[in-house]
Amino acid sequence: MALDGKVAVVTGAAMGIGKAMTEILLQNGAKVALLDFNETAGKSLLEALKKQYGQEKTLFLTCDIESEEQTKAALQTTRETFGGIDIMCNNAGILNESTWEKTVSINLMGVIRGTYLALEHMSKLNGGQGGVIINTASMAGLGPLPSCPVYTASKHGVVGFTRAIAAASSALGYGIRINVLCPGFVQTDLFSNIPARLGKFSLLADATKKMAEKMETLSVSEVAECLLELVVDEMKNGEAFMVLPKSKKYMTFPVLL
Ligand SMILES: NC(=O)c1ccc[n+]([C@@H]2O[C@H](COP(=O)([O-])OP(=O)(O)OC[C@H]3O[C@@H](n4cnc5c(N)ncnc54)[C@H](O)[C@@H]3O)[C@@H](O)[C@H]2O)c1
Ligand SMILES: CCCCC[C@H](O)/C=C/C=C\C=C\C=C\[C@@H](O)[C@@H](O)CCCC(=O)O
Repeated sequence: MALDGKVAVVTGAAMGIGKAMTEILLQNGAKVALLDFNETAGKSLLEALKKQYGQEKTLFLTCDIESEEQTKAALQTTRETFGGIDIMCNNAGILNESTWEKTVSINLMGVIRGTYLALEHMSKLNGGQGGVIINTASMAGLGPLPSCPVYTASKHGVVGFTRAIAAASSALGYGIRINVLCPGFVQTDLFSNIPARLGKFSLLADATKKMAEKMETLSVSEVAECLLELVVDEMKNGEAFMVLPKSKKYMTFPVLL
């Protein structure tokens, strides 16, 4: 997929990985709607991006992806402003084992919501043009992180959901490729104040930090480059793309039948 003139939506776009995703999509010619519930950070980033890429390439919409109404409205506004949606990046997520229901609500239910609402706009069965959806999971979506079992569950859910809906899209002819990004540790706000985020598992913070030192941390730009690979490669559907500082790997999964 060439990105010139394409329209992308990025959730959790105001900071971290989502901000880097937004920037690489703009650098490659796409228009981008930034969705985030942090209005201050979002509006500040929007002003900077408008200066760098022009007034017509970006849009910021305050949106909590836990809200069906807000997410639905944000996608509708994006379509009305830019003429359609070609790329949906369901990236917003949190890490907090104390507020575990919210972790599931945002990380898994928010990704499902963003995927289903994007399908309504993009599916060829609905008169759409097709396109690509990229969901952000984590390496914790491929293997357990003992210090954050609910975060692990939410990310395993994102991997499983993405692989299943990608197969459904192919079988039903949606014309939409759907893939999942599984980064290792990335230097962002989410990966700070770790003990406070682990709740009853905070005693495992040191073990996790040691794991992160061993695995080394990624920059947000490295993750964004892998997002771009999944967006532009028309052959990629149903892929789980594991990204580490020194290796990138398309995961294979056991065939059960
Ligand atoms: N940082 C890491 O080590 C790492 C590794 C692998 C995967 N991830 C995943 O990458 C994604 C982005 O994380 P990050 O590290 O950039 O975190 P971050 O905290 O730096 O940025 C997350 C962004 O999402 C927004 N957000 C959170 N909840 C939201 C909601 N309900 N509605 C709208 N916006 C919301 C925040 O305001 C923030 O701008 C998350 O899904 C995270 O689980 C992070
Ligand atoms: C507390 C920080 C959480 C950061 C979350 C973010 O999504 C980053 C995740 C990065 C790496 C996850 C690694 C998961 C590894 C598992 O596959 C497994 O190998 C861990 C085994 C742990 C152990 O028993 O030593």
